[in-house]
Amino acid sequence: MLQGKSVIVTGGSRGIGAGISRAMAKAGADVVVNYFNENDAEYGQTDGIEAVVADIEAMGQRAVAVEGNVADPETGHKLVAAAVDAFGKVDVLSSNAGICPFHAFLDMPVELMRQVSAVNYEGSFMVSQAAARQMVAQGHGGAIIATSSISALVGGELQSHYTPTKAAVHAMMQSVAISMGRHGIRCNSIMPGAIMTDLNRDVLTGTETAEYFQKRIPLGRYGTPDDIGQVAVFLASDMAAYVTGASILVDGGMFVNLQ
Ligand SMILES: NC(=O)C1=CN([C@@H]2O[C@H](COP(=O)(O)OP(=O)(O)OC[C@H]3O[C@@H](n4cnc5c(N)ncnc54)[C@H](OP(=O)(O)O)[C@@H]3O)[C@@H](O)[C@H]2O)C=CC1
Ligand SMILES: C[C@H](O)[C@@H]1OC(=O)[C@H](O)[C@@H]1O
Repeated sequence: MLQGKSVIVTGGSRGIGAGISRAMAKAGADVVVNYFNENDAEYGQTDGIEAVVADIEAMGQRAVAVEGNVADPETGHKLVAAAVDAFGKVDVLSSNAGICPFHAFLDMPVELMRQVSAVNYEGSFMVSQAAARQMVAQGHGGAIIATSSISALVGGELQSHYTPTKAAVHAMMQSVAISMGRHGIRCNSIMPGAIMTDLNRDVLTGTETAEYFQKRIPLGRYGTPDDIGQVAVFLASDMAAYVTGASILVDGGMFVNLQ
């Protein structure tokens, strides 16, 4: 579905981004995989930038690892330059990198709130802008897929700094879809539910939240990074040729299951 496509994935070294990177490669794309810290030792060999690159190359596709903090305005340009240098173009951006350091509202440090906004919203904005500029210059359209969240639609007691950034990413895709439509660039967001990754492994394992989530998910399981990767491939592909400004909940039915 993506044979010959050039894809950039931010936060592609672990979790959902690793799932998106692998799914894109499996669909035939070459991938620039962005990461921020050398975390391989911390997270083991199942994920981490080296494992993701190796898996992509084992599928017969090209992979380029690019370190960079998406909150740094230069990173978006670095990622685009790496894709153009290695693959000659940018066809797809998966703006996925994000953090969710759970914290109570009343004693939350301003610095933490600002860090989460800088990474999750501003970072997504700047990388999307850099990729869109390249796509417009290329003149043959493209696709931008932002990883928003079920948390764009609902709250979390320890996420007053986080949920607004997920809503912002969703709203940004709606607006960018309007201005980029004339260039044939489609912009959509994915809203994952509870996906077992490093970001929330502690929350989703052996806690009251874990028990509650398990009861609330009609499909009876947490999502996997590949569950998100498959939807990202769809939105990147010509199967979604008439889909822009949209968002897709990928949550096992969690959002609608109030009672
Ligand atoms: N897990 C879940 O249940 C859900 C997650 N999401 C969203 O999915 C996205 C990915 O989350 P998830 O896979 O769970 O998280 P993980 O913590 O498992 O992975 C985060 C990834 O983002 C990278 N990253 C973190 N900060 C930065 C930064 N400043 N610049 C560049 N890359 C960075 C990490 O790189 P490195 O390995 O180098 O640290 C890593 O590759 C986020 O946007 C999150 O909000 C949405 C809904 C549900
Ligand atoms: C971090 C959360 O557990 C995860 O990420 C989100 O965006 C949702 O809040 C999920 O539950």
